[in-house]
Amino acid sequence: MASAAGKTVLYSYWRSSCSWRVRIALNLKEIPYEIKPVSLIKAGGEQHSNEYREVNPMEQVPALFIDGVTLIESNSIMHYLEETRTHSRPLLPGDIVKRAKVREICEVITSGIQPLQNLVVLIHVGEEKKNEWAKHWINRGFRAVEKLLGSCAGKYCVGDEITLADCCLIPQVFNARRFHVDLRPFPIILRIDRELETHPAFLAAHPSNQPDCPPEAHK
Ligand SMILES: O=C(O)/C=C\C(=O)CC(=O)CC(=O)O
Repeated sequence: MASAAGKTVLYSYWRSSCSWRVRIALNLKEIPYEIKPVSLIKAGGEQHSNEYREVNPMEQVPALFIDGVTLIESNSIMHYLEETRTHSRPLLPGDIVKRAKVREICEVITSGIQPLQNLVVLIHVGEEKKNEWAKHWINRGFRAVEKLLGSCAGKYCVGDEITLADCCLIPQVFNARRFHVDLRPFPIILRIDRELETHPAFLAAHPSNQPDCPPEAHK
């Protein structure tokens, strides 16, 4: 759908897993968008500026300007894309139980894992403890995700079609590696990650392919 209300703009940070989820969904839905980088680290974080607080009062990325409105929170943004772009590839299954399973995995990751290892939390936990802290919560959450996937995964998280659950899982696997989580106890998670690492929509959304990725962080 061409937006009469101007270009679609994603406020994003290259290695923010929440921005990354939305980039994948936009790519899968083939929605053209511009990236407006928000540095979470420059000068204490551009997300805390007065200007950006007007965009997102939570002072976080992502935010998406689309169809003349600004939306925040990756889950609600992804659902908006799904509900408005009905002619492009569906990211929720038709089957009601499978839909519930997709939402379950999304929520475990977006409420039960990522917020515990988010930048504001790690700053609060402190430099000395932050890596151990992030590792602990990702490990705990991944044990649940692996168990859930045991009964609903096919080629991807839920069955054989890519869904919003995959948009959430892949960025979280990147964070797990960043905090040196041993992924060997999670063979289903690892298999899905391998399956999707070369998918064009996932590849284009990868942190190392973002305009604000620092040169030293390129793969
Ligand atoms: O160290 C930095 O570069 C700053 C921030 C991030 O990576 C993003 C996060 O806060 C965690 C996340 O997206 O899960």
